[in-house]
Amino acid sequence: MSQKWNAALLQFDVSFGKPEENREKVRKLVERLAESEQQPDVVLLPELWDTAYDLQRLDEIADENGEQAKALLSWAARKLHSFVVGGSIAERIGDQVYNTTYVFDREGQQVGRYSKIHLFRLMDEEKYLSAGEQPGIYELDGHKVSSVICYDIRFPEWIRTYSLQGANVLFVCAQWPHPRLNHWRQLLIARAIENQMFVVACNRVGEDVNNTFCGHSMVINPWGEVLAEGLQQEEIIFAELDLSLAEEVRGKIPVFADRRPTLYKLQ
Ligand SMILES: O=C(O)CCC(=O)C(=O)O
Repeated sequence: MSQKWNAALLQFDVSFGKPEENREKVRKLVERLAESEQQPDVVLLPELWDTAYDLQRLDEIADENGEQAKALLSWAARKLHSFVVGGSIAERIGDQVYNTTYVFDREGQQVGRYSKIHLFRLMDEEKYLSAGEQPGIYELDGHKVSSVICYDIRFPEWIRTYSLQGANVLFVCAQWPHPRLNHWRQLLIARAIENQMFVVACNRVGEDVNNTFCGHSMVINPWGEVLAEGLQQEEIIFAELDLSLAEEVRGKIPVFADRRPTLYKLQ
């Protein structure tokens, strides 16, 4: 089991309500990555990279059972021989639409699925989307890793359940807008420090009628150090994760052993 992973974060602008155009963009980015000298072990995309926040047209444009996205992400995993944590897409199941992440192994087999559990009222998500109920925890290369979506990072108690189950990496996909870049950065760094885990977070850039998105995708180690950070432009951000560091940091400051859960009345 490899202890070192190269992560590649695809930070790009998502066209509003144009899933076919966005899928084509992802296809081209993956081809570019395959031709580059970089050999990623894991690739991450932003939130709702197929439809963007065109929530009012989801009836028309949401991906039926996520089939189109799954085919593309599985192809990407095989092409790059890399794990793919596929950002998220608008997935229709029956008459419900979810904001959903799919995860693929290096052979292109789906190994996980997570639907955003905290819907973001500031962008009307609760009017158009259904919330997930299950955690996003996966086994990749023998490592336990996890994922959440955007607004979920404001809920430390949810992410704590992941680190308590042994996850040492948290993938975050987002469409995080200004003026809250400061929140994005600080929340991600805090989640890494308090859970002593890697945080690998991919945001989009560009704008829609209501928002300008911040970019600043980030990779943070379990000590809270920023290993890589994007600007507010389209780019692929690379970072190397030495996965043994989580155990080392947990050994230095025994936060998990020192918890007093019987005193934490969360209800
Ligand atoms: O929490 C925030 O400030 C942004 C969240 C968000 O944009 C989202 O969940 O899509």
